[in-house]
Amino acid sequence: MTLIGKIVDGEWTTYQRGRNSIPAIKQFQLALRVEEKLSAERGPNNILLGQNLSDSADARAKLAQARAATDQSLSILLQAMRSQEDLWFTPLIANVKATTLNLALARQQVDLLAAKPKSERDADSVSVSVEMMVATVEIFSSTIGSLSNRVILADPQFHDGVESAQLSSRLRDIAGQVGSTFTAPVIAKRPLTPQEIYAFARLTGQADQLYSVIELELRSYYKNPAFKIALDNIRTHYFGDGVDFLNGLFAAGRTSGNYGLSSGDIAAIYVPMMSSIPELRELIVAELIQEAESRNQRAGYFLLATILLGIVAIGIFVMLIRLIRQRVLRPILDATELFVSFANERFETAIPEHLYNDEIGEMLRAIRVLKAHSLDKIRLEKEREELIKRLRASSDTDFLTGLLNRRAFYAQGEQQFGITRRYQRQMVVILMDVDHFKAVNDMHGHQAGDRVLCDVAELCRHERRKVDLLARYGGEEFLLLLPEIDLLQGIAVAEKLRAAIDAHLFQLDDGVVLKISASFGVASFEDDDNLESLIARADQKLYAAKNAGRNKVMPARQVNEFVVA
Ligand SMILES: Nc1nc2c(ncn2[C@@H]2O[C@H](COP(=O)(O)OP(=O)(O)OP(=O)(O)O)[C@@H](O)[C@H]2O)c(=O)[nH]1
Repeated sequence: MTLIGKIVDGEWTTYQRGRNSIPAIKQFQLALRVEEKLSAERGPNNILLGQNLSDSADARAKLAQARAATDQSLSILLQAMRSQEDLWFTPLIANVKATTLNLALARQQVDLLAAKPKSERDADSVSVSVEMMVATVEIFSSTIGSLSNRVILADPQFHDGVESAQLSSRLRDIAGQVGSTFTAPVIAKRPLTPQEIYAFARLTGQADQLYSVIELELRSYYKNPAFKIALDNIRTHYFGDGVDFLNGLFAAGRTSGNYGLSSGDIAAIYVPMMSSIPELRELIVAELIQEAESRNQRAGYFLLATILLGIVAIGIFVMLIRLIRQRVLRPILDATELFVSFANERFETAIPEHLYNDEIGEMLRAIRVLKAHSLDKIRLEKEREELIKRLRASSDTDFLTGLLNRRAFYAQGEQQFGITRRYQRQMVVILMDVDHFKAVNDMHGHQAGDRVLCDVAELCRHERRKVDLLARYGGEEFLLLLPEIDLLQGIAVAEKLRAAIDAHLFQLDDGVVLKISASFGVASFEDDDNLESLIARADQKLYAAKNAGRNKVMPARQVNEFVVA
């Protein structure tokens, strides 16, 4: 995203540069035209100052034309700068105004001289009028400099073109100044002064230098044949014919001062020889505008293409993110949730279907296998627990009656007994034995005996409370441990059970109905008892009950001489 942003930003900057550089080049062009007009105005000035008052009408008309052209170019430039409404132009507008003011003063000087008869126009005054015009161009040069910088700032690639256009304009001005060197001497028909000789040498030297720099700056433009032609024209018409003409004047100025030509003649011959210079300048500027426009257009296309590509790239990126979310992240999150659910033994969450045969699909298949294994494992664990429970129950239980066996009775009875002793509570033990059971076996078979034992166990179960422990103590012997009751209550329980067995009709498989009885020994907890001693006392009383004739309840202590049955 950042990369796309940077690329679009770069293209936008290039596009903006192009947009800014086109008006900047056009303003620069307007300023160059002003400079050309300012330089060109010196020609008609020189012609007029070389004319007699009587035949100067034509020269005046030409000067008025040149001045109008200068004024028009200045006003077009001012208008262009003002229309920008940009404070950056404020000093430039001020400079144009200063140029205009100076130009007015220079023109005033020319007009003053031109109003005098030719014989009264002294050479110094003519030189001053030429210098004032030259100074006007100098003043204006800062506007050209600023506008050229503006173009280069807008797009540094235009540096060489801008500089060569500026130098061409300067070359035109210098060439004009070389010609103007002869205005005063020609009008006065005198040889050149040492200052004029020096000025001529200096200015022609400058013109040579400027031209070689222009050629260098324009090397990247050589591929355009129009440039080659324009440069050749300058070399032929200006540096060839023009310089030859100047050298002829200079030779006359160094010797006789007899130039054989008026200043008007000189201007008429020399000015066309310079015209190839502004032609080159216009060509350069036109090329700059064309280049800026095509570059701007290209930048616009690039910008558009970059934005479109950026949108496509963002679209692809978003689609990829969504695809990754949908095909990778979402399944991984789902898988994580599934793992958490499985870890908490919640298996109801459905495993999502994955449409693709990829790594995520593999993972979901593995989760499905894991779920099946986990469910199997849990089922096996449950079965195992169930089995353990059943095994424990069977090891604690008498296989025939389902009551506690003797071992289990002691394990649980010790616990119960411990509580009774610790908290000094009450407890009763009833030991019961079926009377003459051997006879049942003997008469009806062992299976019938088993049946009787099961019925007796059921009757005991019926009588006991939840807290009571009931166990098969031996073959036909049953034991009841009754917490929280006293001896009297225990006797009542035993009696109730005795009566129930006595009243019960034992139905055998072969249809025989039996009546049997049982004898009971009852003992209650005493301070120095342990479980064995308590049971032993109940056993003694059972023995006593047997001896007393069976089907009896015999308590360990005398309870108001209570003997039951
Ligand atoms: N059917 C059956 N008989 C058993 C079982 N356990 C012990 N017996 C029998 O129970 C009988 C107990 O007989 P005895 O100890 O002589 O006592 P009794 O016949 O009940 O006589 P008294 O106790 O004196 O009234 C024996 O014949 C044992 O074989 C059993 O699980 N099933």
